[in-house]
Amino acid sequence: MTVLVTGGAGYIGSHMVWALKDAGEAVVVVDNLVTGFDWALPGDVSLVRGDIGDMALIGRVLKEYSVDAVIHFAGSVVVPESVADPLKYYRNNTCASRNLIEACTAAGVDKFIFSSTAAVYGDPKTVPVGENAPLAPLSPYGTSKLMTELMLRDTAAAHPFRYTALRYFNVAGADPEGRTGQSTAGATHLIKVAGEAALGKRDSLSVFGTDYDTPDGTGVRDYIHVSDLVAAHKLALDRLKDGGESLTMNCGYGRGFSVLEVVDTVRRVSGKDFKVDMEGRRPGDSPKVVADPSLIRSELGWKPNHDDLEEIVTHALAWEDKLSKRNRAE
Ligand SMILES: NC(=O)c1ccc[n+]([C@@H]2O[C@H](COP(=O)([O-])OP(=O)(O)OC[C@H]3O[C@@H](n4cnc5c(N)ncnc54)[C@H](O)[C@@H]3O)[C@@H](O)[C@H]2O)c1
Ligand SMILES: O=c1ccn([C@@H]2O[C@H](COP(=O)(O)OP(=O)(O)O[C@H]3O[C@H](CO)[C@@H](O)[C@H](O)[C@H]3O)[C@@H](O)[C@H]2O)c(=O)[nH]1
Repeated sequence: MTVLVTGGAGYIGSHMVWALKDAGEAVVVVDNLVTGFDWALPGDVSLVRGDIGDMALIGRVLKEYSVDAVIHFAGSVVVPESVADPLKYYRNNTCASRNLIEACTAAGVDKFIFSSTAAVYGDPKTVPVGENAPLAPLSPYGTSKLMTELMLRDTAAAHPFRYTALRYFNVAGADPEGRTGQSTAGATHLIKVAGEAALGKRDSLSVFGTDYDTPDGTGVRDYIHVSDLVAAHKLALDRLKDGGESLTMNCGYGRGFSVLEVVDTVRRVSGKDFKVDMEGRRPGDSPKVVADPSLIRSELGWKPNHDDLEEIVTHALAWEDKLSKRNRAE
């Protein structure tokens, strides 16, 4: 029995593939390599290059590889881009996921894990935010993911199909063994951008918004190490295999850092100063989002091993350095 990882050549997906291989699971990846890289995968993993919205292709892959469960990472991920180009997000996140889910029900694949997001909460009234908080995304990205959550809910009610939706908070860091990391070209994620600035790959970093109602006026996020996130998926997969019912859970640590705290940490860990420009707010951004992780801890017994901003930044910088050497060698 094989696990299909969609978007497995991307940042988070490639960490998942390495972790599944470490656990001895058979894996097949479907990725169109729009933002992912085939070299991020272990050499012995099958990569099918194609689109998750292509039902005929997915149907063939599910059958050919005897797929038993799907972990669905493929999608478009940049909040401000979704504000500028909403239909791209409804096509690539909502419509493509719809087709993938239908291909699964048609093939009788009944276990599905979905990459949802804290962006479904928008600007939560209470922080830390629990799963029952009102869902009010501030961006088409968040809405595109919420719509997929709703499709999963309705599909599970109508078909023999069980899912786990994990609402990730801000994923950062890299594989502690240095096998993969965030390699996204033109990335917009704060820790990635700050790492690039520290290594001189960009001239400066912009701080988007300094007048939020937060301790230092900049946006606050719950940064979670990618290895802890991937471990939660493995627990969720095992739970579904044991017959667990459908669940939607936050995946974050329960504490937040401001943009300026992240910038200070990157400067301290790297020992490098870089230019920081104070700018206006970025469209679609929430002031403060921090997880209440009680449910995932009790349901999955999830215990983070890397809840330390310095460690997250250390691993992100180590990968950034490796990436520079790789790009120079090419
Ligand atoms: N990075 C975060 O902080 C974060 C937070 C919450 C949720 N997520 C979700 O996690 C998932 C993975 O994000 P990531 O940061 O690894 O992004 P990423 O861009 O590195 O990975 C996405 C992967 O999906 C592939 N892909 C995109 N559209 C596809 C399609 N239609 N068919 C086949 N392959 C396709 C890309 O080539 C890439 O390899 C996304 O669904 C994202 O919304 C990420
Ligand atoms: O160059 C930058 C980049 C970001 N920020 C700020 O840093 C914070 C975090 O931004 P970013 O790293 O871009 O992440 P988010 O916009 O919070 O979104 C991420 O986290 C979400 C979950 O919370 C995921 O769903 C998204 O896919 C992922 O991009 C926000 O306050 C941004 O305004 C800056 O000030 N300067």
